[in-house]
Amino acid sequence: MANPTIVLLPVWGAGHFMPMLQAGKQLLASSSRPLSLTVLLMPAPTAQSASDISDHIRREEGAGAVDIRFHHLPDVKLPTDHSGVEEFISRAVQLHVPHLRAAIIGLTSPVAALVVDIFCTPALDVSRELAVPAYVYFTSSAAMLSLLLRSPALDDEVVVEFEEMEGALDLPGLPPVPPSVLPGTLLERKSPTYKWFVYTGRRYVEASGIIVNTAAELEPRVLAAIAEGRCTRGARAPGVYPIGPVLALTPPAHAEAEEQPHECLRWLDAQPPASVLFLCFGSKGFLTKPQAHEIARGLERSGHRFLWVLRGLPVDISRGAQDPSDANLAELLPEGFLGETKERGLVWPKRAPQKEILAHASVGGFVTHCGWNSILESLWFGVPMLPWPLGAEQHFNAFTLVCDMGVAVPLKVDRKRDNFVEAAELERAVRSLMGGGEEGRKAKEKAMEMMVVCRKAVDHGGSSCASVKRLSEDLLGGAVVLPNV
Ligand SMILES: COc1cc(-c2[o+]c3cc(O)cc([O-])c3cc2O[C@@H]2O[C@H](CO)[C@H](O)[C@H](O)[C@H]2O)cc(OC)c1O
Ligand SMILES: O=c1ccn([C@@H]2O[C@H](COP(=O)(O)OP(=O)(O)O)[C@@H](O)[C@H]2O)c(=O)[nH]1
Repeated sequence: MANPTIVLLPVWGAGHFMPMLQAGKQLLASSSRPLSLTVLLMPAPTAQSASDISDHIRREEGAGAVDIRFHHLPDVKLPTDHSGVEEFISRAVQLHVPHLRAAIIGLTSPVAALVVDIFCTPALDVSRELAVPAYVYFTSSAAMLSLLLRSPALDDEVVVEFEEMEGALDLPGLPPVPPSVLPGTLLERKSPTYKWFVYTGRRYVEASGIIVNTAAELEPRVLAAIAEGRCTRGARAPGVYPIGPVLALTPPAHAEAEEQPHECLRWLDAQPPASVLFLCFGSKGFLTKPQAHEIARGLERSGHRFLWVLRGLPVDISRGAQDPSDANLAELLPEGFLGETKERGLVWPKRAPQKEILAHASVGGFVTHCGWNSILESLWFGVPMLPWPLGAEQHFNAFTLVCDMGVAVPLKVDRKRDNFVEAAELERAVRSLMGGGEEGRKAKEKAMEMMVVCRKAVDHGGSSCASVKRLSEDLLGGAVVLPNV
C-alpha cells in the first residue's frame, strides 16, 4: 500500500503557502514511517498570486527531494461581493467543498490528515464526512489563535461595538487588550466578515489539533491559557502544536549562483555593527507620497543610518493586482533627500532580501508592518522592532510585541488616518530604539533572548522539534484508508 499522505489546503498568499509547505516537509522529515504530502491548490484569485505559486511549485518539483504531489482543484466562481478577507476565504473554500471531497476520495494513499489554513474552516465538513482527522495550520501567533478561539464568547459577553465598551478585553495569558488593537474585522460587528471570524473560532474546536507557527517559549502564557480551556469557556480546546519558527531559510541566492551579493547587503557591509535601521512593510505594503515625506523627515532628523524598502502603489488594482510596484523614488521622496542622506542611508525601491538583511550584523532595528513571518524573522536574528502595523491582525501583533514580549519600542500609528505616522513621532521612536537609551536597550536585550529561545526550540531536542515529532506520531495513528469510489 502507498505511504499515508497528509493533505494540505493552503490559501494563496506567499506568507501562507510557503510556511505551510515548509511545515509539511518538516513533518515528513521527522516521521518514523514514510509519509507523503498532497497539496490541494485552489485556483488563485489573482494572476499575480497564481504566478507566485506556480514559480514555487516549479522550484519544489525541480528539487524533487521529498514526496509531494500538487493537485489543482477545478475553478469555481469566486465571491466578488465579500466584506473582508475572512469572508472571502471562507466562502471560496465553501464553494470548493465538493471538489475537495472528490479530490480526497480519489487519493490512492491512506489519508493521515487534512490540514487547513486560517479561514478554510468550511473544509472541516469534508473531514468529518470522510472521518479524516482535521488539523488547522495557523500561520499567525498563538495570541491571535487565542483571540479567534475566544471570539464566540466575546461575541456573547460584549453587547456593544468593542471600541465602545468600557475598559479592555480579557484575553487569558495576555495583558488587558485595548479594543483599538483588534483586527479591523472585529471593529465592525455588523459586517458579514465579522460573522465569519466568529464562525471560524467556533469551528476550530472541532479540529483534532492546531499547528501554530510559534515556539512554546515565545508565547508560554497564551499557550497555557489555550491548553487550560481558558479561551474556550472551560471546554477542552484542540491540542496545540507549536512547531515554529518555520522560516524557510534558504541559502542566499548569490551563494548558490556564485553571483555578487545583493546591493543592499553590499551597502550594509560598509556600515558599523548594529547601526542601521531597516524599514520594510511586507509583501503588500506601500506608501503614499505624504507618508513617504514624513518618514524621510523623521529619518533625516533622527541622524541614524537606515535601509528603507520603499514601494509604490500596486499598478493594476482593477485586474486584482495587490503587490506594490517598484517605487519611483524621484516622485515619492522630498527633493534633495537622497543626496543629503547618501552617506548614511539607502532607499531600495524593489522587493529586498529581507531575511538576509535582518541576518546582517550592521542591522540594529527593524520598522516592520508586523506580519507574523516578519516578526519571526526579526526575532530569529535578535533584531528589536518598531511596530508600524497596516492591516489584518497586525495592530494586535504590534500590541503583543510591545506589551507581552517586550521586544519592541512603541510607535504611535494613527489607525483612523490610514495608519499615518508623523515625522516627529518616527524621529522620537527611532532615537529611542537606536540611540542607546533604556527603552531601546531593553527591547534589544529581549529580542536577543527570543533569538536564543527560537533557535533552541527548533534545534534537536527543542520544544518545536518535539512538537513536530509528536504531531507526526499523532498523524500516523489516525491514518484512514478511504474507499476509492
Ligand atoms: C491569505 O491572504 C491574506 C490573509 C490575510 C490575513 O487576514 C487576517 C485577518 C484576521 O482577522 C486575522 C488574521 O490573523 C489574519 C491573517 C492574515 O494573513 C496574513 O498572513 C501572513 C502570513 O501568515 C502574515 O502573518 C500577515 O500578518 C497576515 O495578515 C490578509 C490579507 O490581506 C489583507 C490577505 O490577502
Ligand atoms: O521586500 C520584501 C518584503 C517581504 N519579504 C518577505 O515576505 C514575507 C512577508 O510575510 P509577512 O507575514 O511578514 O507579511 P505579509 O507580506 O504576508 O503581509 C516575509 O517572509 C519577508 O521576509 C521580503 O523578503 N522582501
